[in-house]
Amino acid sequence: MNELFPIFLKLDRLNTLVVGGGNVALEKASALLRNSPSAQVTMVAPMFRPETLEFLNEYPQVLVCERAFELSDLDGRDLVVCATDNRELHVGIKAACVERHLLCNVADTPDLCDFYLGSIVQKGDLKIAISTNGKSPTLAKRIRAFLEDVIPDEIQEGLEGMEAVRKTLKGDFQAKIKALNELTKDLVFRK
Ligand SMILES: C[C@@]1(CC(=O)O)C2=NC(=C\c3[nH]c(c(CCC(=O)O)c3CC(=O)O)Cc3[nH]c(c(CC(=O)O)c3CCC(=O)O)/C=C3\N/C(=C\2)[C@@H](CCC(=O)O)[C@]3(C)CC(=O)O)/[C@H]1CCC(=O)O
Ligand SMILES: NC(=O)c1ccc[n+]([C@@H]2O[C@H](COP(=O)([O-])OP(=O)(O)OC[C@H]3O[C@@H](n4cnc5c(N)ncnc54)[C@H](O)[C@@H]3O)[C@@H](O)[C@H]2O)c1
Repeated sequence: MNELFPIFLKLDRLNTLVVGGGNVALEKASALLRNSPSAQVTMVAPMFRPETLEFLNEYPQVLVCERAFELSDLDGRDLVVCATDNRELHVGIKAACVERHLLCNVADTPDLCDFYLGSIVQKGDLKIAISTNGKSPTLAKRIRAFLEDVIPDEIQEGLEGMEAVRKTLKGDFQAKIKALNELTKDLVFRK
């Protein structure tokens, strides 16, 4: 059984630290920023690869610190993602996060993670997060591609229509639920 609890975070209101500036850091920063383009992110590393810096050009709010990690980098953070090539550093940061009650993801290292990044399907306002419980990120990626393919782009029109109807519905809560269930009966799985 997959016991992970999925939530959808408002990263523009949180303060996220990414430790590292190389390939894996780019992967994780891009997962954060493609999903949440206004995410408040700070990245710290003595070396940033050109690809990472080029990607970050699109996100001027991201703070880039070109130096080694310091414990004070954890001050004021809500989330921490470690993505360096130094396992001992990751173990130390994880311990410091535990002391501070900070949630920490150590890229590609399940035993040090408080949370995993998911594989994300996006169609307009619809977002689906996939987890394989860490069993196979590659299979998660395949399932993402499959869902991206089968979910029609028109789903956004359906969502917008439902939002409009939802705002106009009067009556008690149960009556609203009944009306909304009726309206959506054929929306997703048309036969
Ligand atoms: C979903 C996604 C999100 C993201 O990172 O954005 C993600 N990994 C992605 C891709 C990917 N990662 C890896 C490969 C190479 C092939 C392979 O190993 O399969 C590929 C595929 C590729 O790149 O093509 C390597 C890898 N990853 C982990 C380990 C360690 C281990 O398993 O022990 C190793 C071995 C490292 C090594 O060999 O040393 C661990 C984790 N990776 C997770 C998330 C978490 C579990 C998610 C879940 O429950 O499925 C977890 C537990 C922690 C975390 O990192 O958060 C993203 C898909 C994006 C998309 O949709 O395209
Ligand atoms: N690249 C991949 O796709 C991949 C796949 C599997 C495993 N790995 C493993 O993941 C690790 C990272 O790989 P990578 O390709 O991102 O490496 P990389 O060389 O591109 O990046 C390493 C980053 O860690 C930073 N770093 C080192 N010490 C630091 C410190 N004290 N404080 C802050 N940052 C520090 C470096 O400045 C650099 O930005 C490696 O151990 C690698 O073997 C990578």
